[in-house]
Amino acid sequence: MTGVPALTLFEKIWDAHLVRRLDDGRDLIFVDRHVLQETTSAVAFENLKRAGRGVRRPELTLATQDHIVSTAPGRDEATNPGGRELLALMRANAYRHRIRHFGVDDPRQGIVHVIAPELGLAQPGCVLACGDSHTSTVGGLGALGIGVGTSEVEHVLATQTLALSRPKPIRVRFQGRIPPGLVAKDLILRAIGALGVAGGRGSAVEYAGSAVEALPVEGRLTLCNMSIELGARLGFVAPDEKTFDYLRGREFAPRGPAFDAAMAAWRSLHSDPGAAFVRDVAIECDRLAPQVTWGTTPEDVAGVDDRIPDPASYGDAGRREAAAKALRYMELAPGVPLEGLPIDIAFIGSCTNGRLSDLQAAAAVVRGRKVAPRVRALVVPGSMAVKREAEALGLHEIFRDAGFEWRDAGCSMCVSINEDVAPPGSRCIATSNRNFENRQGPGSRTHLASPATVAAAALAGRIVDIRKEARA
Ligand SMILES: CC(C)[C@H](C(=O)O)[C@@H](O)C(=O)O
Ligand code: SF4
Repeated sequence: MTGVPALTLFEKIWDAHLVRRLDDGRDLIFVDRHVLQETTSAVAFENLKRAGRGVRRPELTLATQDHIVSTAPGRDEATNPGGRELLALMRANAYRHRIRHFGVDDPRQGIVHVIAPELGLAQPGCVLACGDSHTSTVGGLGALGIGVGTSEVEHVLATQTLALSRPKPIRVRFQGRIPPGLVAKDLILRAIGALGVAGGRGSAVEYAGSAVEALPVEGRLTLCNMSIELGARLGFVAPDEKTFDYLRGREFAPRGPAFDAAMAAWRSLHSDPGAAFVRDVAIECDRLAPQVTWGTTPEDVAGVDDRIPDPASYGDAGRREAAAKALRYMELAPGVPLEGLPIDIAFIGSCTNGRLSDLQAAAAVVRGRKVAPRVRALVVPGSMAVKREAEALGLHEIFRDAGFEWRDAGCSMCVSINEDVAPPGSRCIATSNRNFENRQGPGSRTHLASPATVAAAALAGRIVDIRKEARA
């Protein structure tokens, strides 16, 4: 024994950012990068102004507009009248504090969690903060992405640090091989179903195992995105050659010899053999079916070939009641197969599944076919860069020819605080990450699934098993 402690990846990164331990038990950690979106930054800037403080490190800060922006092709800040004020405020605040601002008029605009990796702002071993829960997404590159609230945004703006309770390291290992047609979204939905939406509470989740190693970087971003739906604070994957290849040449990534030096350091970013996790869970992937949610939390999930569960089958009284309430809201009956459920809307996009590989997976299903009559189907690229790359590959034509709307980048119908709203009573199958009551519009009903499953449902007008489609 050498006496050198075996550390988890989480401990390595966290400790490297520790400024000091505070008297209240929290850790003060340095933030390498801070990204802003319009809905959570306005009040933070206002408070900063009132306190007479400035932004400590504007050069480490980047702002974009994503939540409330219109996604109508060719939109500007005024296209969604409801967003006008907030968008103008974001722009003005960024200008005043000399913060880079990628607004709707900038080719680099997009959902904050899509552009942070895409621009190379998020890098292995860095701490990236954002006033948005799904900041964990960037964990797919081996970064610690920390989602914070408005008062913490203010704290980061003023000090470039965060005071946080130290999360507990846990590990989720996806073992075996991912069946054909299935993707990271199916894996993470399965994990949430197995562990529950509180399964990761207070923790930092490292995703590992053969199936994660096999995932492309964009799939790892999807996996880490939904750490929040596991109840975790953070989720990440140890960086590897795929990560380095992904980052090379990106706008904010190191260049030339600096990249090689960074890569040499990044290679040490993994959990040491024998490192202790508070919890270590294995999920078998070999026989996984495409996953679709049936209820109003992401843990209400099943294989597409399953039936809607009977609330009475749950041992726990709280769970029984919640499932019964969810079925009432979703207007679904126990025992009904998920496959075959008619849908009204198909939404492809969001920070979970709005990247190029997601659109490619959907387009592969859609090519040469038509959206079912009466179904509204929309594709909303996660960023304008994704939109341009997809267009260079001709994906927009595949979608448009089939009857999909091909929109500009933004959060869109994931959260429906712009004009993209699902009507009351409508049933929407979506590639996003949240299926709460009213999430996509008052009275709307959401089924979460992978891009291929959503695309196939748009064509069939009902939920289908993509494995059968492939054989047909
Ligand atoms: C608007 C924002 C605060 C919110 C979040 O942080 O999650 C949004 O992104 C969401 O997904 O509901
Ligand atoms: S796409 Fe959805 S989950 Fe992601 S940041 Fe936007 S609103 Fe939140």
